[in-house]
Amino acid sequence: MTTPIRFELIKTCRQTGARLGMLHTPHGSFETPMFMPVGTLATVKTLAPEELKEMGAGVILSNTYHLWLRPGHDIVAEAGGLHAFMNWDRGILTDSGGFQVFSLSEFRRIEEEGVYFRNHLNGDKLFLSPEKAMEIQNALGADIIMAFDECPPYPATYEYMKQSVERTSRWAERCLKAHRRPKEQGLFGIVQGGEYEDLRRQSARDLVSLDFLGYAVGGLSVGEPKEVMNRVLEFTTPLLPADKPRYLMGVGSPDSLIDGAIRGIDMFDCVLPTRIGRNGTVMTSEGRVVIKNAQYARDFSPLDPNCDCYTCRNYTRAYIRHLIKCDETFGIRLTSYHNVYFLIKLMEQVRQAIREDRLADFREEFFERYGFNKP
Ligand SMILES: CNc1nc2cc3nc[nH]c(=O)c3cc2[nH]1
Ligand SMILES: [Zn+2]
Repeated sequence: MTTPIRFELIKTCRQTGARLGMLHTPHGSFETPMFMPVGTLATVKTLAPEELKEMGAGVILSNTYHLWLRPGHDIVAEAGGLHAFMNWDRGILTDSGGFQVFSLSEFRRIEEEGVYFRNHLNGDKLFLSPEKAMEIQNALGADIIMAFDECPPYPATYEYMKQSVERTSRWAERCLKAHRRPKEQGLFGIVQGGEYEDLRRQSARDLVSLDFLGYAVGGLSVGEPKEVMNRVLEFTTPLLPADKPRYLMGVGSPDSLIDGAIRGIDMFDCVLPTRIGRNGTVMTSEGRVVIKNAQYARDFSPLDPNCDCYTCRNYTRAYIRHLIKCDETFGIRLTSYHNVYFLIKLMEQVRQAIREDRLADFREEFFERYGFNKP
């Protein structure tokens, strides 16, 4: 059967084991490791598709739960699917909704058949299941869709995690059965198990036996310390097939992207760049800059002296600080543009370091300059 998603392993970094790959999708082929900007409601907030393209964005995310509520997956389907609806002709990945249910809705009840919860906008009773999550994602038409899973809170007891992993594996099988467009949309499984190595092994074994087109490491970036995330990755990614893409959900900050790539991750997504951009915080090659700080009032240098993005080539810290202080929309466009550009370019540097077998050296240099090594 023709598969809509194919991962091509190009080379492995001799210094770290990180992978350089190519992700082939129905909407183009994109190098990995890659950062995927998040466009929850079918827009990467404040940025136009042309701007995302000029930065080099390949795959962007949208959220099943949010689009189900607004405008409704039926309207997106009538528009011809997400690509047509949002005028984006490269790759799209949709999350399955489980995480949003757990992170947005207090009242929820998890049963074998699915999750009962409240609409976070109006309190209406809602129900999501593996079958419903597949129906919505098949209607939205993303190139990569995610199995419906439970992302347990951190920390969770071993007992809770074990029964959650077993139910997520049963739900994964139901997703495979309910998937109506396997030739056009690649379905990825999501490995759970928290920080428990034997449960991660059990989850990976269950999902790999179901032969998904790609595998996500879920249940992370939920408040656990970075050391826990790194340890979980160290014993989880080797359990996943080397010829399939590995996706670390909800990550992340520059250090986590580099450390995740070193541990064998190919795909990342995070709201960080646009979320912190909206409150005037930017990531630069010399660490974070909170542009509202008075020290930038007369600083006529660019946000990042080592960045060649549209924002850094044309505007100063003083001007952007002024816009953010005055709540001028153009201000958050400039900070969001730079932050997304920064992470996309960071992954370009990571890929180049893998080509040159020096990702550990690059990590050292980047951490030093960004200030991650400061005690
Ligand atoms: C921002 N952190 C974060 N975003 C996530 C999304 C997820 N979706 C499905 N399943 C997950 O386990 C999962 C974990 C996540 N962590
Ligand atoms: Zn810039």
